[in-house]
Parts: sequence; structure tokens; C-alpha cells
Amino acid sequence: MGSLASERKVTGWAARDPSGILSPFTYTLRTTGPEDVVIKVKYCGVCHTDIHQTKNHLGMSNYPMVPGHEVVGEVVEVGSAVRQFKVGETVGAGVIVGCCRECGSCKSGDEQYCGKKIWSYNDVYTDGKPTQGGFASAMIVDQKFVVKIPAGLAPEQAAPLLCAGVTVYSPLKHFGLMQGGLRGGIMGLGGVGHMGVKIAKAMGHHVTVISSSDKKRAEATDHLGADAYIVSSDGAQMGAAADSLDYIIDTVPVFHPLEPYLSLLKVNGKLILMGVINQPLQFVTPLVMLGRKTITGTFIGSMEETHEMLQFCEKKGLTSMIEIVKMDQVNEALERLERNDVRYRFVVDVANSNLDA
Ligand SMILES: NC(=O)C1=CN([C@@H]2O[C@H](COP(=O)(O)OP(=O)(O)OC[C@H]3O[C@@H](n4cnc5c(N)ncnc54)[C@H](OP(=O)(O)O)[C@@H]3O)[C@@H](O)[C@H]2O)C=CC1
Ligand SMILES: O=C/C=C/c1ccc(O)c(O)c1
Ligand SMILES: [Zn+2]
Ligand SMILES: [Zn+2]
Repeated sequence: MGSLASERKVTGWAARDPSGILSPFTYTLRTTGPEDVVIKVKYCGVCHTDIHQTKNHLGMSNYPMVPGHEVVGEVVEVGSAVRQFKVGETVGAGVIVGCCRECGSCKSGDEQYCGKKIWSYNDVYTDGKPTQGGFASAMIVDQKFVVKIPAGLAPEQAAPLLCAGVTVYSPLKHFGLMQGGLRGGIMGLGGVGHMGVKIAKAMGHHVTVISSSDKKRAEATDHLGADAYIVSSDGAQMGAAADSLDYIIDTVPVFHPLEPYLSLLKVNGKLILMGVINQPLQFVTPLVMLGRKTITGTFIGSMEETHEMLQFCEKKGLTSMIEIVKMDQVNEALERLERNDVRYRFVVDVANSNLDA
């Protein structure tokens, strides 16, 4: 690591084009500013968004791009104005690393909805340099976007919580869906979905998994604690669950009809969209009007919610179900993730990887 005065040279694994294939890439991090925390990356979760971004699914990708926004590591240096973090502590960083601090969202503590937010990768920082993510030996992050990892959470377990975990926790809190006894549906049992089951169960909800196949039924009920499991293509199972759910967390990353799932909601039920889908979805309006139902979206969570969620997970003993890989296996991991072949989150063991391989 360089000194406070110099820029740091780091190695990450970057996509170079929409093939999304990652390879070693060396670049420099900015000189540590007063508010900056320098993080030696230990682990980084692999989110489906990493695929959307590296493969340019949204048409806004810039290359070379080092993905990764479920970052856990060790503080190796802090700027002169940093008081809440100390060298040696285990910390995390997530999807955004900057905001305007002036707008309504920033002032109300919902900085993730800031119109001038800065993404942890595939964006441009205030110094004009590209932001690069956590598939790298180090990151430098403004202290506002760094969070302490509770001692009761293993670092590799905590990594997926920095995106998948807070993405579920935030809407449940915001929409007043944290009280026990609610009946929730989790659509898409993947990285976000499996944390949805765990967090909703820990809140005392009856949880139904809605999956595209029967393959995950046993794990969903026996390992994750789901109370029910529906295969979305099975009309009888879907019909039997009509008008039964207070909310559905929809994590499906591809185009899909909404009407079958709106029919599962009770009156006043909420369909909470999380999947990044760059095609219009549709529904006939009576399905929403005649049950006063809500279709809404949600985006990660605030740093305050991230802190709260980590405390909640530690208190409830929640862990993510992960498959740890080294960086030279990351391209295979991304392929498997895209093929829905992971239970349920890949986590890259960055610190023990040979990044120059
Ligand atoms: N809004 C936000 O803030 C966030 C959004 N995201 C987005 O949410 C989505 C899910 O992310 P993540 O959980 O990491 O992804 P995963 O790939 O881990 O999980 C997605 C799940 O959706 C289901 N699925 C996958 N492909 C299909 C398909 N072709 N048809 C039907 N169902 C399918 C599978 O569940 P099953 O096998 O049960 O059908 C799969 O496990 C992504 O689009 C991601 O970009 C992620 C984090 C934050
Ligand atoms: O995985 C975290 C980010 C999700 C995300 C949500 C919406 C959007 O337009 C994105 O580009 C990413
Ligand atoms: Zn993510
Ligand atoms: Zn703002």
C-alpha cells in the first residue's frame, strides 16, 4: 500500500467489453482524502447486477470495469477527518460511494435515491476518475459509505448482506412490513431472495417461496425455513395461494408477467420489484384497482439501514448461504450465476486470491 501522500497502485479483475469476461487490470486509487477510508479487500459478493453491468445489459457500461459491490475488508488507512473507523477494523462498502448531501433524499437519510449518487463502480468520482469495485485488492471509500461489520458476523458471510441483505431489509422497513404475523412471498430464490426468506422469517412472517422450478423446494423449506413453496408455472399451486400474501418481494432478473403474482396478493398487498429488467412490464389495471394493490420498486437501502440490517442479522444469527471462490474462478462463477447454478451467493475470497493470475 502507498503512503498517505501518494496514489496507490491496485490490481482488480475488470471486464473489458460486453462479453463480461474479467481479467487482471492494474490501476491507481486516488490519494487518500480527509474523509477517505482505505480498505484492503478480503471478500466480495457476486451480485446478479455485476452481470447486468459487465455485460452492458442496461447500455450504460464503461470499460475497463471492475465490478463488485458487496465488499468486506480491513481498514489500512484513514484520512485526517475520519473518526469512526480505525486501522485494523473490519468494514464493508456497498453499491454507492457518493451522493450530493444537499437534495431531499440525502437530507432525509435516503441517499441511495440521490439523483447525483455515485456508484461504487461504472461511474465517475468527484475527482473525475472512474470508480472501480471490490473485485480488487483495495478500495478507497468516503467514510459516509463505509459501515462497521459486527463482530458476530463472519466477514465472508457479511459480504452478501451489503447489497442482497439491505435490499430486502429496506423495503420491509419503509413499507411498514416488519411486524410479526405477516404473510410474505419471495419470488426468485437466489442471492437476494434467499436473504429475503431469512430476514422475513426472522421478522416472524409466514414465507412462501415462488420459484421457476421445483429444484429448490427441499432447501427452501428444510434449510432456509420457508413455510411454503410454489412453482410459478403450476396453475393449481398459484390458484390455491390467491389473495393470500401481504407482500411479494420480486427478485426475478428477466422479463416476466406481473398478473399471476398480483393475484397472489391480499387487498392492499404490495408487489415490491427489485429485479433489474430493461424491458417494459405490463398488467391490466383492474388487477391493481380492484384490490387497491401497489406495485412499487426499491433500490438497495440507506447506509443507516445497512447498519441496522447488519445489527439485525447479528442479533438474529442470520447468515448468508455462500459458495466461496478465488478470483481465478470468478468468470466460471459469473457463468454459473447466470445459469442459476449457485446456492445462493458466490463470494470471492479476494485476499487469498492471486490477482495477477
Ligand atoms: N433493486 C435493487 O436494489 C437490487 C436489484 N438487484 C437485482 O435483483 C435481481 C436478482 O439479483 P440476485 O438475487 O443477485 O440474482 P440471482 O441470480 O442470485 O437470483 C435471481 C433468481 O431469480 C430466478 N430466476 C433467474 N432467472 C430466471 C428466469 N429466466 N425466469 C424466472 N426466474 C428466474 C431464480 O430463482 P428460482 O430458481 O427460484 O426461480 C434466481 O435464483 C437482479 O436483476 C439484480 O440486478 C440486486 C440487488 C439489489
Ligand atoms: O445490485 C445493486 C444495484 C441494483 C440496481 C438497481 C437498479 C439499477 O438501474 C441498476 O443499474 C442497479
Ligand atoms: Zn447488488
Ligand atoms: Zn443528494
